[in-house]
Parts: sequence; C-alpha cells; structure tokens
Amino acid sequence: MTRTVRVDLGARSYDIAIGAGLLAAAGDAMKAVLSRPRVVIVTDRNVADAHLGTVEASCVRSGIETAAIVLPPGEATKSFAELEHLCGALIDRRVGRDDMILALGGGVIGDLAGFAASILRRGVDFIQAPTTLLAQVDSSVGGKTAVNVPQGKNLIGAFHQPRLVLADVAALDTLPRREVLAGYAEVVKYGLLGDRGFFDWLEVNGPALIEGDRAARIEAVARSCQAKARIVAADERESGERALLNLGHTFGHALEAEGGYDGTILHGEAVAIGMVQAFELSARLGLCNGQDVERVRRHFTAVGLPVRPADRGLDGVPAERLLHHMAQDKKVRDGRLTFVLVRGIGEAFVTRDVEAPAVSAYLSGEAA
Ligand SMILES: NC(=O)c1ccc[n+]([C@@H]2O[C@H](COP(=O)([O-])OP(=O)(O)OC[C@H]3O[C@@H](n4cnc5c(N)ncnc54)[C@H](O)[C@@H]3O)[C@@H](O)[C@H]2O)c1
Ligand SMILES: O=C(O)C(=O)C[C@@H](O)[C@H](O)[C@H](O)COP(=O)(O)O
Ligand SMILES: [Zn+2]
Repeated sequence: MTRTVRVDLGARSYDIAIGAGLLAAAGDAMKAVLSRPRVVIVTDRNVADAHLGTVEASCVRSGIETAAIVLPPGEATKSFAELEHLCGALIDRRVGRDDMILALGGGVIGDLAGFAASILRRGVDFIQAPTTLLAQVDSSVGGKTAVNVPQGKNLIGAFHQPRLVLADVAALDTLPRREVLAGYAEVVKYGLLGDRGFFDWLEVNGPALIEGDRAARIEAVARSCQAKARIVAADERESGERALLNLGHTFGHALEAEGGYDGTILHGEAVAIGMVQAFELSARLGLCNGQDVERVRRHFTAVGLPVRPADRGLDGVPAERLLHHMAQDKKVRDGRLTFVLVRGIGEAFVTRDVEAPAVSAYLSGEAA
C-alpha cells in the first residue's frame, strides 16, 4: 500500500508517495504533473545500473519520452564543475520550461539536479525519485538544493520545491549497508529533535529497518517525511523553526569539509557524530542530562554508526580549524554562530547564546 504525505506550501504544495514498487509505476505517477509527455532523467552510474531501466520502461508504457544524463557517483559530484556540465547537457537536450527533470538517485543527485532545475532558463520543474534512505527521509523533501565549494557544504544553492516525490523503498534493496546506516542517522534526527516517542520506536525497530524490513522502512520514511513536511510548511526558508532540521550539522558540515568530500566521511555519518557532539555540548553547558547523551551514543554504536571524529580518522583536527569551517555556516547571524542544542531527547532548540570559546574548549577536550 502506498502512503502519501502532503507538503503544504500553497501553490507549491506537493505529495510524497511512499511505498514498494513505485519506480516500476513511475510513468503513470508522474503524468499528472507533466506539461508534455517528456522527462529528462538525471542520475548517477550506480543508480543507473540498478534502477534506470525500470523507470525508462515504465515511462515507455505510459507514453512518456525519456532522455537520461548519467553522472559519476559520490559527494564530489555536487560541485560547480558538475553543475556546469549538467546544465550544458540539459541545454543540449533543449530542456525547456515545459519539460520535467527527474532526479533519480540519492541526495547528491537530488541536490545537484534540483539546483540545476532552479537556474536553468530561470526555473524548470523537477520531480524527486530518491533511491537512498537519506534522500527518502530528508533530502528529497523541502526544496533545499545546492552544490559544495571548497569553503564549505551547500554554500551555493537555492530553494526550489519539487512537484512530486516518489520514495520507493524497494529501491533500497540494492543500497550498500554503509549508505543505509548513513541515512539512518537522519531518521534518528527526527526523534532527537522533536519526537522522543519516535526515538523509543527506533531503539526497538531500528535494527530491523537497517536489515531491510519493508514495513519498518515504510513506517520510518513516512514518519520522517511527516515531521519534515510539517516543519517546512511552517518555515520554508529557514527563518526560525526549520533550523531544527540542522541538528548535528554545524559540527557535521565542518567534519565533511575537513574530509574533503572524498568518501572519508559520509554526510549521514558526519551528522551522527555532530548530533552526539550537540548532545555533549548541551550537557557540558548544563542544559541536558548525561543519561540522554549516553542513550544516543549507545544507540548509534549499537547499529554501527560513528559517534566521534576519530571513528572516521578525523581526530586531532585543531578546534580553530573546525570553528573556521563553522563560521561559513548558513545559520550565522551578525557574525555569531547559531547552534541547535538540546534539553534532552526530543527537545531541540535553536540558540545564539553559545560563545565560540566554549565551543573551542569542548572541541579541544578541555575539562568543563
Ligand atoms: N537537500 C536537503 O535537504 C538535504 C538533506 C540531507 C542531505 N542532503 C545532502 O545529500 C547528500 C547525501 O545524499 P546520500 O546520502 O543519498 O548520498 P549519495 O547521493 O551520494 O548516494 C550514496 C551512494 O549510494 C549510491 N546509490 C544511491 N541509490 C542507490 C541504490 N538504490 N542502490 C545502489 N546504490 C545506490 C550512489 O551512487 C552513491 O554512491 C549530501 O550532499 C547532503 O548534503 C541534502
Ligand atoms: O532541510 C533542511 O532544512 C535541513 O537542514 C536538512 C539537512 O539534513 C540537510 O543536510 C541540509 O542540506 C542542510 O542544510 P544547510 O542549509 O545546512 O546546508
Ligand atoms: Zn543532513
């Protein structure tokens, strides 16, 4: 059975369909949002090998013409160079304002193709068909699109909402385990930021979900999308509450920049470590009790996620270097860092009241 979550954004509202086998029926599902029967599919080599044929065959059955652009896999593809290459390829295929771009892949493809769609001819529609757990629970929803630059993550981008999201959990059957775990970190994020009951549920059901249990995956994707859809509908452009979705990301993005986007550390792994750090800093500031910090650390460790920079060989990075990366964070206001901290599991909040020396002391391992 397909579950549907609506993202309520007035004229830019859209549905997220969640179920098993949706890629095989993508043609019919997309028809309602196409101006003409043509879709240009942007994907990466791994996803093309596993799923492109299924989507193309479905489009043929539905009378939709397709063209495919296949990019290299990995975080390095979310770059200016690949953006230029992709825009050129879309223009060569004469993609116009009445065409539809289909982002078929993980967060890298969704963020890059979505950004290309936002700037091509000043805006072309796109559909997200997320094929990683991370993309199904997070990146395909909410309209943040971007590329990375050497100075930091997602620093060049735009808000551009998709017209439809097709989250086929059957596509996750071919996803490598390390990628499943990285996506799982963003699932846990929803529990940690605002839903203690969901975290309780994940402590019980997380291991089965990771092993491939379909029902658990559908439930986790649907609950995550419901949480994200509610926050995005309330604060589309991140002027307030949406910043909660950045829990763990101020620390995590600094680690990713240090890692050089070469696979040393995956986004979800950086977010897992970053969330533990947000809990540890909160406890150090007297905001959160130590039992909740330990519970988060224990759950991540139990499922096989990293909990400290050393778990990905990123220990020993000087605190000043990490703070230098954090100074590029999009949440900085008036030169002050903004942190998402916690009063406990399910109780995150946004604050500008943390002084850089306190963060530096924590990152340097100085006694509290
Ligand atoms: N826009 C947002 O709101 C948002 C939210 C969270 C993360 N992100 C971004 O998402 C990116 C990470 O996305 P990701 O974790 O999906 O990584 P990814 O897109 O790099 O995909 C991970 C790997 O899995 C492969 N893959 C994808 N689907 C597959 C499948 N079904 N079977 C086999 N292999 C498959 C890919 O080729 C790649 O090698 C980061 O750049 C992060 O910043 C954006
Ligand atoms: O959708 C959001 O808002 C998020 O913050 C979701 C994050 O998981 C995601 O990694 C996002 O791309 C980070 O945004 P950024 O603005 O910090 O680059
Ligand atoms: Zn993220």
